Amino acid sequence: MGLQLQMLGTGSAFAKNYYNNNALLYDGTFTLLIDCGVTAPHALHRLGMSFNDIDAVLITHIHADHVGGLEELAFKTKFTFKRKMILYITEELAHSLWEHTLKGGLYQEGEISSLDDIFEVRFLQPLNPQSLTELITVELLPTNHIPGKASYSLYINESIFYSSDMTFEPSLLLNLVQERGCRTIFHECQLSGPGEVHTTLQELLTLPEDIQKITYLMHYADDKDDYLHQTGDLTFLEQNLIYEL
Ligand SMILES: Nc1ccn([C@@H]2O[C@@H]3COP(=O)(O)O[C@H]3[C@H]2O)c(=O)n1
Ligand SMILES: [Zn+2]
Ligand SMILES: [Zn+2]
Repeated sequence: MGLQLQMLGTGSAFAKNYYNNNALLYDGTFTLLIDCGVTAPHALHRLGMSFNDIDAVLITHIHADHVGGLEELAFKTKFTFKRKMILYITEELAHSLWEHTLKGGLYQEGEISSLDDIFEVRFLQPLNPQSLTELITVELLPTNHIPGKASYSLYINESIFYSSDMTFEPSLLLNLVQERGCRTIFHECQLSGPGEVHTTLQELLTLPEDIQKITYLMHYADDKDDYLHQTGDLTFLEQNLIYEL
C-alpha cells in the first residue's frame, strides 16, 4: 500500500464551514498529523479518532490554525494517554512554539517546563530529506509567508509537494516538477482579494496546464463553492476524503 492523505480540514484560518487546514498522512502502520490547529481536536472527534490514534505531529509554522490544538494534544497525551507523541519540528520553530505559544498554558512546576516533558522532540533540518518511517521521507522547504516568520512547506518522498501557508513561488513549483520528479501538489489557495501572505487562485491559474492538472487547492475560505467552475485545471481538495498518493 502507498501513502494515503486525509485532510482533517481544508479551511483558511478564519473559515467556519471547514476545519483548519491540517492533514493526516497514513503509511499503513504510522499516522502523521501535519499541523494541529484550533479545530483539530474536534475534526478528529468527528472522524471517530483521538490523539491516541496519531503517532507523530509535524509543524509547518506558528499560527493558531496550525498549532492552536497542541495544548489539548499535550494535556491529553500526557495525562490521559500517558505517552509522548513524536514532534517533528525545526529547532527555530521549537523554541518559538514553547516560549511564545505553549508555555503559558502548559507550564506546571515539577511536571512540564519544556517541550521535552510533553513530546519526543525530533528536529528536522530544512533542505535535508529525512526518513520519518520506512515509507515516509520529508524535506522541509523554507517558503515565504509572513515577513520575519519561519514557515516550511513539505516535499514528501521526492514526489509530493505540500505547501505551508506561503506566497506564490512559481519558480519553486516549476523546479520541483521539471527537475525533481514532483507529481502531485497540494497548495494553499486564497480565493479572492490580494495575496499578501497567501497564494491567490488567480496566481495559481498562471501555472502551465500540466502543473495545474496535478495541483489540489486547500486552505480555502467559506465561499469555495462560488469558485467551483473558476479553477481551470486545478482541483479542490476535500476534507475527510482519503486520497491515495
Ligand atoms: N499580515 C497578515 C497577517 C495575517 N493575516 C491573516 O491572519 C491569518 C493567520 O493565519 P493564516 O492561515 O496564515 O492566514 C492569515 C491571514 O488570514 C493577514 O491577513 N495579514
Ligand atoms: Zn493557515
Ligand atoms: Zn499562516
